[in-house]
Amino acid sequence: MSTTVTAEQYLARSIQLATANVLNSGGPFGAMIVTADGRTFDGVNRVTADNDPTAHAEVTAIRTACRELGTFDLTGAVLYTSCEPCPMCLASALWARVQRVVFAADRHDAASVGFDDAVFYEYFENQDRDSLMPVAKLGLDDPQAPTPLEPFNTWNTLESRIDY
Ligand SMILES: Nc1nc2[nH]cnc2c(=O)[nH]1
Repeated sequence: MSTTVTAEQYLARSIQLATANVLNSGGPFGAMIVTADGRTFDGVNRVTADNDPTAHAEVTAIRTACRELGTFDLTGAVLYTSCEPCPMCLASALWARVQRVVFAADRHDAASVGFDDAVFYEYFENQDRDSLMPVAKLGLDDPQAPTPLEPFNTWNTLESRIDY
């Protein structure tokens, strides 16, 4: 007889992963990818442990799922996470074509222990974002310089390209 694992149980496991990770030199975040056919892949935050600012729990879970499944496309999968995904993790889930995201604590809970998740959300909502990190489009005046469209044109004419 097969037993159905509920969303709440996946979320509870993500929280347990997060707590255990703190006791294993990681940040207080845990996540799981659950595929449409019920395969599960855990992820925990390893930012300081691995000197990798992108090693958030959600990204780690997405990377593990993609690597083990041999795909860059997680269509139909659900991302469960102990805390609301930051903008980077949300974008990673979008790129992975995750179907749905379910979280427990939120960005304000993360802020209460010093994490910048809420600040980075504001960055994308704020018209005056330059004070935190300026982002600029720069034209290349040198006539010898390659045109910025060159890579796209090359990509567009490549018959063997894999769209994603
Ligand atoms: N959701 C989430 N927020 C974070 N803020 C800093 N690290 C993390 C993480 O791994 N996950």
